[in-house]
Amino acid sequence: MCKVIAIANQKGGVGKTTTCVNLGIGLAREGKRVLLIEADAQGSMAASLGIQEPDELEVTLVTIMEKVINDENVVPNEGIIWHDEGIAFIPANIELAGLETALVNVMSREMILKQYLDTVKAQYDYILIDCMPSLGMITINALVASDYVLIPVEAAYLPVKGLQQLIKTIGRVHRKLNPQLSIMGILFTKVDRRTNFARDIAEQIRQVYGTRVHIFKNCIPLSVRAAETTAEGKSIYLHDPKGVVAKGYVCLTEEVLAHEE
Ligand SMILES: Nc1ncnc2c1ncn2[C@@H]1O[C@H](COP(=O)(O)OP(=O)(O)OP(=O)(O)O)[C@@H](O)[C@H]1O
Ligand SMILES: [Mg+2]
Repeated sequence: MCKVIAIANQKGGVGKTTTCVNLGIGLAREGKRVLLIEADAQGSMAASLGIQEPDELEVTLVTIMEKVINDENVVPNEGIIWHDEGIAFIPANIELAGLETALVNVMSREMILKQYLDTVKAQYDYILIDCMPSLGMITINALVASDYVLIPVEAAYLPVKGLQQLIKTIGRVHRKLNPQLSIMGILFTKVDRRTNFARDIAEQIRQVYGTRVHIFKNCIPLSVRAAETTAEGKSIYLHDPKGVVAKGYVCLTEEVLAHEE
């Protein structure tokens, strides 16, 4: 059965997009059928997958969501782009910001993305949703459409307050809109292995949440190699196959594959 995973944290720049792309391609390298959805008006996922000017794209997630809102049929494979590392993706661009505002007046506005994903789920083993750095209506749509949330946390500062707000929002979506939803885990990203920040923060999170929130065993190290991939349109597995970040995402992929419901 298809697992839908939202990659979310309202804090910006924590590695959501990098994780979405490299976990997605990691899963595809293990033979899984993977669709990545960009739920972010910045278009950074599209850019990291090789689209030079996301804002010039004519068909994006917005086209699809608007069709769902207007009860029009989405043509099979409409808006889906194939990346040569074996994944399918639906990009987004600046127009998504306009749609977010327009959703206010839409009936069942939290369910639009879910309604679409329910029609394509059968074709994939994993659908990963790259969320934007906010907890607005598009992120709520992503949480309503998902089975799990993966939370990247940058291990360089104390994130507990922001995390509380995110975990509260996930709890509310779980109670009111999507009883299926659970937190798959917190992933530490950009970990500078010369410091103990990751260990200290993990300890803090454990003190607040105990065993209720899983922390992935494997962390993603800080490396300029990860930052370089964004400009290249390919994954870390091709850009720096022997590096620590590629190794980090291979281990994360294994943990996600091993995850039981
Ligand atoms: N492990 C890493 N080491 C060093 N730099 C990284 C690492 N992972 C991501 N980066 C860089 O950090 C920046 C932010 O990463 P990314 O875009 O994945 O974060 P994000 O959470 O999606 O941001 P936003 O909230 O804006 O969507 C990018 O420039 C990216 O290349
Ligand atoms: Mg991003």
